[in-house]
Amino acid sequence: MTTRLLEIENLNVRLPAGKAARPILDGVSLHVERGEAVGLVGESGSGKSVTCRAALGLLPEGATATGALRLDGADILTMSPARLRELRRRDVSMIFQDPRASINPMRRIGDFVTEGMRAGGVPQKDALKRAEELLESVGIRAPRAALRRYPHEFSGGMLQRVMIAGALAGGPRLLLADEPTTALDVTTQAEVISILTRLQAERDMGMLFVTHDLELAAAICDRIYVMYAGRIVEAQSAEGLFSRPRHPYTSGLLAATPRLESDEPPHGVPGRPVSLAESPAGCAFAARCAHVRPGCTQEEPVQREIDGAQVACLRVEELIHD
Ligand SMILES: Nc1ncnc2c1ncn2[C@@H]1O[C@H](COP(=O)(O)OP(=O)(O)OP(=O)(O)O)[C@@H](O)[C@H]1O
Repeated sequence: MTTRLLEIENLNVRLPAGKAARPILDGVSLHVERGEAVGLVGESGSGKSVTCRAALGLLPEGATATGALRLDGADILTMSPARLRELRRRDVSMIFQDPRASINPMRRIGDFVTEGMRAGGVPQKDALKRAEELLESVGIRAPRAALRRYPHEFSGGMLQRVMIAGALAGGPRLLLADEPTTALDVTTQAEVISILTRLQAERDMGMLFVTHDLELAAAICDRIYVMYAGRIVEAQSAEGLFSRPRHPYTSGLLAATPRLESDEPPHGVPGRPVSLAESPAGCAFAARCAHVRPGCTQEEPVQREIDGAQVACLRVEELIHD
């Protein structure tokens, strides 16, 4: 049996302490194979970041988790702190939305990119040489001089390239990208996406790409998971999801995406997203769903397979024939 690169199985996360006690994730299962780009899509607060960070062994403060989170078969939730540090240095890397918030402004770029390599025992000279190559691979001009520069000397887009170089330094097998282009302007966004997808393919890395933009996810990912209120509501191939969305929430997200070729304004998903803690009995999406029936507010939908898609909607079979 071959083991999966990343496998999350029935992950439940809750904040147990005092007034803040509440569930955040409920039964999240997903996987990423070697060399595969997988999207995790949903509105704000649906639990995308918490899921993604859990794959690095990072949970919100005080949170407890049940279920399993395995990288190449090794369970991240029960790993020793030393093994977890090694995992973050070598096997799994993460890039975040705002590069300026996740880099120390007082340290030179070279120190940032070489940090993990030096911690892993690579001599300074070799680490700097490698850092120069990494900066070159993300399209930073004059990479040797760039090593001596400080973060404020770079634009947001260039700094995000530096973050990607830093994330690749340990030669990770899995890259976690949490809205890596949301803070950038459209042109820069496209450049950063093309660098990311090129390097992901060249290095045969698995990538979990978190975004609220379903169209972007469909353009760069092989498969997509859609999250709503701390649960996965639909999972299928990017192509299938885009042409045959099965869950009413996914259809709503697609309709919400502005289209260049259309003069019509996007409809959006009506109503406000709820968090898992606020979600009522039955289907968490029921209050916003155009296809809601009385049963939807009583019975919680479980995931079922429909034409190669996993869908958590009680009415999915009927809706296909509507
Ligand atoms: N460190 C934390 N402490 C307490 N609650 C948290 C923490 N991080 C996330 N949460 C809660 O968990 C839920 C899911 O948050 P998460 O950040 O994963 O959503 P998201 O889908 O990534 O949204 P966004 O697109 O806004 O980042 C939210 O209700 C949020 O308030």
